Parts: sequence; structure tokens; C-alpha cells
Amino acid sequence: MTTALPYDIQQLKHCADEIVLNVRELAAAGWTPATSSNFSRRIDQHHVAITVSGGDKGRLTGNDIMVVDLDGQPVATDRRPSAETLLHTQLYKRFGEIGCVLHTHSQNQTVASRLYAGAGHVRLEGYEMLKALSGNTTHETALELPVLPNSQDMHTLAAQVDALLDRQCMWGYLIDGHGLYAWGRDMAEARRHLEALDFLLGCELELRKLQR
Ligand SMILES: CSC[C@@H](O)[C@@H](O)C(=O)COP(=O)(O)O
Ligand SMILES: [Zn+2]
Repeated sequence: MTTALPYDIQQLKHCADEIVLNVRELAAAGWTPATSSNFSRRIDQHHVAITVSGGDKGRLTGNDIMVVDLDGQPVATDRRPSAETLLHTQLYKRFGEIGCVLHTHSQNQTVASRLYAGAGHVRLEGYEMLKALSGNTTHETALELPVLPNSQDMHTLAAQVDALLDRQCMWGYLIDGHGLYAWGRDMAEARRHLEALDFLLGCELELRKLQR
């Protein structure tokens, strides 16, 4: 006898396919070195498809995607979810409309996080690319991308993120010496936010070099 799963298997398959396709592209761009990075997609109100912990994200297959509930607990599997699962599920739990969370370790993201950790944010102002972030309709705006201190304790990090979200609307944040989290209502929006923030960080880093 087979036990019915508490989520729609077709929906999981759709989410897994989408994650695999997008992660392969991000890995090919060099944004997921040395097994780093993690990715998730909402399946329904109570379930999230997320990458398992460890493993080369450049060789990700559907078999490397598992299901957790909104507390980050594995559902119908004994596999181990991403070590940073809580940073994904806290967003799904807080915002019913969030459908996708992406976390990468590109060089731009990591270097910028180090340079701006002291300030606690990277100020991004006057760029046309700011319009890639939902809600922005003009380049005549400024955004302070938060940089959080790193921690191996996900509850500490999640509490810092929650405190930020109490104060401001945002689509992403950096963690010092670590990488970038970005999210959106679906994969396309989350990916656009991730790429836009990485591009903007790259511009700031380049400007710093040129202005020396
Ligand atoms: C290999 S260093 C990166 C990890 O410590 C972590 O930050 C990360 O992004 C991947 O962790 P994972 O548990 O595979 O989701
Ligand atoms: Zn990481």
C-alpha cells in the first residue's frame, strides 16, 4: 500500500524542473563554486521544494530536490535539506506571495559583502538596472542593500533578516564573506532580482577600482 503524499507530485516535479534548469545556468556562470549555494521554490501553502545539502550544484538533477514544510522540516523523506533552509522558509512563512528564493556565492557578491560589511549596506543609486527590482519605475531612486554579519547559527541570521524586514521592503540581502539571497513571486522574478543585484554590485566594485 502506498501512502498519499501531502503535496501534489506534479507540482513538485514542475518546481524541481525549474530549479534544475535555472541552477545549471547559474552554475555555468560561476555563481555556485565548490558545492555552495541553495535554491527553493514554493509548491503550495505548506510545502517548499529545496536543494539537498552539499553536492555540486553544477551537476544538480531532480533527485537533488526534496520537500520541506514551512518550518524547514523534511516531508516524506529522510534526506537532509540545505543547511540554510531556515533562511528560505522564513520568507515563505512571512510572505504568502513569495514563490522562489535563490542564494548564490558569486565573486561580486562575496567581495562586495566584505567591502561593505562595515557600513552594513551597499548604496545603489541612479542605475537604470534598479528598475529590474519590482516596484522601482525609475533610475532616480536609491536602494540600500543590507549586509548582515555571517553566522553558522541560522536562527541568529533569520532573526537579523526578520528585524530588517520589519523596517524595510527588500528583495535581497548580502551576508558578509558569504553571498547573496534574493527572492521573488516566481522563479523569473527571483532570478531577475538576483541577476540585477549581482550586476549592480559588479558596477560598484568596478567603480571603486577606477576611482582609486
Ligand atoms: C561550501 S561552502 C557554502 C555552504 O557553507 C553554504 O553557505 C551554502 O551555500 C551551501 O550549503 P547547502 O547545505 O549545500 O545548501
Ligand atoms: Zn551559502
